[in-house]
Amino acid sequence: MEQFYTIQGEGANAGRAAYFIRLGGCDVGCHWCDVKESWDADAHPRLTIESLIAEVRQHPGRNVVITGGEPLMYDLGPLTQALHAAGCQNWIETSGAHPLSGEWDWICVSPKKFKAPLPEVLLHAHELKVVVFNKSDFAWAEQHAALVGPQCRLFLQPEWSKAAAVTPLIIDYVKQHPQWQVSLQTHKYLDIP
Ligand SMILES: C[S@@+](CC[C@H](N)C(=O)[O-])C[C@H]1O[C@@H](n2cnc3c(N)ncnc32)[C@H](O)[C@@H]1O
Ligand SMILES: Nc1nc2[nH]cc(C(=O)O)c2c(=O)[nH]1
Ligand code: SF4
Ligand SMILES: [Mg+2]
Repeated sequence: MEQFYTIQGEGANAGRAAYFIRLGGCDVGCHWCDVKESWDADAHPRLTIESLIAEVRQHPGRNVVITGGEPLMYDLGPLTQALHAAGCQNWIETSGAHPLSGEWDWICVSPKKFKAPLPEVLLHAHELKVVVFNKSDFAWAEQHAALVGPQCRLFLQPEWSKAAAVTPLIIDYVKQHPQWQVSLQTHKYLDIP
């Protein structure tokens, strides 16, 4: 759908320069999704892997975030192999609702009630990032924290339109349950892509 060089705004790698590749197509259907224009894959141009790598090479950073849409709707083997061959670190943002494919250095799983993540993807997660839209999402977060590996880092991120109401709840929750961390969508506060 689009590609851009920016700062990773969220989660464990927030603040680090990264080249984002946003793949079109998603069948999860979160009503609060902040990139609904990504859902229809046919609405976006097709690019070759070679042209994407050439664009990555235009920038000094070698961290690449594959996001979407839901990137695991596709076999990400060929793209991630080519990125590794070009010296990149491959990071993914996924709901985990489709089988894992590709070679990854960092896997962020953000589980969704609208199409639950596969247990196999949760087991491979380096980071679990749960969007909090209302109070019931804390129980949903704990349910999935029980399904990740012991090294997986745990983040609670306010849903953007509800941030004023839910951020104080997240702060209280993290103070009481310090295995969790706060994740903010810092790129939105910085007004960058
Ligand atoms: C747009 S999604 C694309 C990747 C994948 N489909 C997923 O949901 O993980 C990228 C990240 O943004 C988060 N996100 C989407 N809409 C959001 C919103 N309104 N507020 C906060 N986070 C949001 C998702 O949970 C996910 O962690
Ligand atoms: N700067 C920035 N950081 C991000 N982290 C995850 C994003 C996403 O939409 O996947 C995102 C995004 O869209 N922009
Ligand atoms: S899974 Fe990700 S891209 Fe798909 S609707 Fe939900 S937040 Fe948006
Ligand atoms: Mg985003």
